[in-house]
Amino acid sequence: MEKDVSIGLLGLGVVGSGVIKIVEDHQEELQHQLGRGVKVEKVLVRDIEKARQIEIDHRLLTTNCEDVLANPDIDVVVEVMGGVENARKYILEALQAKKHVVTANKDLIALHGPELEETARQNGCDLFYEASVGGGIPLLRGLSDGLVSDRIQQVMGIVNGTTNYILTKMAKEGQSYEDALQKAQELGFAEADPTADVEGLDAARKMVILARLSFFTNVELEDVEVEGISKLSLTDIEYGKKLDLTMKLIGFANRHNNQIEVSVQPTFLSKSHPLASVNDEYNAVYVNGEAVGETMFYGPGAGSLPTATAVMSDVVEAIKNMLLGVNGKKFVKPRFEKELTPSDKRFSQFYLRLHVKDEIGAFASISDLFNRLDISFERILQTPSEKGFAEIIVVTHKTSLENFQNAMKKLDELQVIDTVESYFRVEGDA
Ligand SMILES: NC(=O)C1=CN([C@@H]2O[C@H](COP(=O)(O)OP(=O)(O)OC[C@H]3O[C@@H](n4cnc5c(N)ncnc54)[C@H](OP(=O)(O)O)[C@@H]3O)[C@@H](O)[C@H]2O)C=CC1
Ligand SMILES: N[C@@H](CC=O)C(=O)O
Repeated sequence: MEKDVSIGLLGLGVVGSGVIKIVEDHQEELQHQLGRGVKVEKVLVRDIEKARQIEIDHRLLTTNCEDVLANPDIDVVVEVMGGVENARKYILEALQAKKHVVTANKDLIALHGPELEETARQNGCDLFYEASVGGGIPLLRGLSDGLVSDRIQQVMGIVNGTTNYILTKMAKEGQSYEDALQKAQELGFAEADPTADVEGLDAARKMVILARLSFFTNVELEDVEVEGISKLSLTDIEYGKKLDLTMKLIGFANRHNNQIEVSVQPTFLSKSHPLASVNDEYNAVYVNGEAVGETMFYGPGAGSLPTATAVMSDVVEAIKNMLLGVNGKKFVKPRFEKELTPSDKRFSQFYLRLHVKDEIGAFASISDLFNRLDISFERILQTPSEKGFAEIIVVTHKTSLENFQNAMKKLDELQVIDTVESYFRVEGDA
């Protein structure tokens, strides 16, 4: 009987508890795959006395990181504590001590991925982070193994479970933004500070990771245009329904002739778009490759056991590599200089809601202005005038972002417009 492989955990929250549960409940599967068991040797926490979601032998818990990082029995360190600075320090220490590292920490990988990968390479160690994007969906492995021979042109998807949960509850059950967010926190989907979820930063970090893996370019967080959902109004969601459009927070990573665009923005999808029916905490990511065509990855994007499944898939890969003696070989090697797509080469449809003073005169002025800029309307909604004010909602045909932004500047000069209430990107059928 071979000796069990020992792993050490940094963190025992939502994801860490899931890892413990899978190690306990799926020992037969692990034995079958590896020819030996996996055992948890030590777990770093902040507070040993805290009530836990799982039962655990308290002798495994420690508040001293060296009990994991300098423990000679531990071969694989699993970082599921979150945050950036401590996590970075501990992972560097683990790699320098020749331990393989698995992390679910997208904040850290988006900010310091290249540095950590280089340290892992120099030390002949694996550094895997499947759980950092798409929760339980085997997405990174899909890109880096399954589609490895292809040239990826577009990655577009729902990569944040919390915001998708909130938008689903608002649209389908009329729940308020605040109630839906609170429930997402209770269910363990949201980050410790949910601002990162609702302001789109969590999705932006994931898009950085996806863009690096897909385009072999050193995309940084500051290259991503980010807008979250915290200022969305139910009014737009309701108008969207009338126009057969569904609101989702979408991450885009597009490549045109080696220029790339990476963004995260609330987007109206036509009802027939496959991403429009992805609900609750589920994530789905479209990947369009030159040879493979369109593929879609779908599954639970957050939560204890789904995320822990992705973590454990990395643990198993690191152990298999150990048994074969081939750790430290799998990294993202940048190939292309980064060049961002200018706004005159970025095309989409747009939804625009305006509060106007004089319904009839306003519509004539708006359509005249848009016509002059060569922007035509696909759909128009007008609400009846109330106390001299009305709302006009239009969905444009495809136009460049530059052209649309010009139109927005010029709209401000029209006397008949009271306020530009909102505008969003619109994506039609996939
Ligand atoms: N929740 C989810 O669905 C998903 C989470 N992730 C990522 O996984 C990671 C973990 O998330 P999650 O499990 O939700 O986080 P939690 O907040 O639930 O758990 C964090 C754990 O780490 C411990 N911890 C935090 N900081 C320290 C520190 N400085 N020293 C020692 N222990 C520390 C905490 O200890 P104590 O319990 O004592 O307070 C806690 O056990 C994050 O990077 C997150 O972004 C990725 C995908 C999905
Ligand atoms: N807060 C994140 C958790 C997983 O990455 C999300 O909601 O997607």
